[in-house]
Amino acid sequence: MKNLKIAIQKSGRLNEKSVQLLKNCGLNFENYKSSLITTVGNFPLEILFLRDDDIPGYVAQGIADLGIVGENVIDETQAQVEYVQRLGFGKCNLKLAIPKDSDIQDLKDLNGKAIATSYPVILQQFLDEYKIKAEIREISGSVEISPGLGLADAICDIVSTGGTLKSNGLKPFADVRSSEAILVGNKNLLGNPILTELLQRIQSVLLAKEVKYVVLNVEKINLPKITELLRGVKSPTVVPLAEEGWVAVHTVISEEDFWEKINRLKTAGAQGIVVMPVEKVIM
Ligand SMILES: Nc1ncnc2c1ncn2[C@@H]1O[C@H](COP(=O)(O)OP(=O)(O)OP(=O)(O)O)[C@@H](O)[C@H]1O
Ligand SMILES: O=P(O)(O)OC[C@H]1O[C@H](OP(=O)(O)OP(=O)(O)O)[C@H](O)[C@@H]1O
Ligand SMILES: [Mg+2]
Repeated sequence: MKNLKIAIQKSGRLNEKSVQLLKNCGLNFENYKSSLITTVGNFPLEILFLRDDDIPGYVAQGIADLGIVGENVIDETQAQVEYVQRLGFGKCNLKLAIPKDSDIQDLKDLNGKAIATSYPVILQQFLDEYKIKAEIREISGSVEISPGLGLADAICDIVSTGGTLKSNGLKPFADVRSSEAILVGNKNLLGNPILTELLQRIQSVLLAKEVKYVVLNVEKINLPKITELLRGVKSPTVVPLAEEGWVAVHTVISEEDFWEKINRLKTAGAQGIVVMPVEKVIM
């Protein structure tokens, strides 16, 4: 069967996590900065390293079969690609921001103003939705600098910690959209057995991030309280300890309510609790 091609970002915010995800899926490949294409040694896959802006188009045209890219870029390029899997990294928000001392108070105050952005398509859709007539000034980067230079009254750009806004004298003003990295695919690819195998591996890696492996010791008389707290987990493993009347319980706890669960287990008599990361969960 023909190798699949996956396009990932060459350098930038999504590069490292995309490479790590593929490596965690057990794929062996060289990752030299200078090579823009690499073949996976132990899986029928080639990896293309591209500018993120080009990834949705490559996938839509079938030049690449799959891609890892932010939702903001998918929307901006309006490429016709299928969402295969949300990946949980590259989380950020596209926001409107204004200078700290701006007199803009309401969305309608943007009428007649100039807004700098690298996302003119998404911004225009947003302005249309709120019936705002503003001038969009497209720039390809360092957008946060533009109000200070007198180029724009507001900006529309990606915000994560808010540090870049702050250090450029700006404040967030309105949310335009949230985004995370997505595995996208060409629409003719669905059902492809190589994709099915890759997706199973990706999901097992993503699922593993949501849980911790926990081993605890408990006196046998307290075991029913512990197993009651672990209801929902498929029957925890219980192993006798060398010390008479004690057992070790092995289980998996979700990251979401981890501390709450641990504290309740302690109250119920759990001791010597050991927590380990999980590499993969295969359902
Ligand atoms: N501060 C951030 N925190 C989290 N995710 C971010 C952040 N900034 C950007 N992203 C996400 O990562 C993607 C890539 O961001 P990056 O800044 O590397 O893009 P770029 O400069 O356009 O890169 P390229 O050189 O590939 O065109 C963005 O499209 C967005 O989805
Ligand atoms: O809210 P913050 O945590 O400060 O992050 C936001 C910044 O991150 C991104 O740029 P990046 O640092 O990736 O550089 P780039 O402009 O070269 O893409 C984005 O374009 C913002 O400028
Ligand atoms: Mg880009």
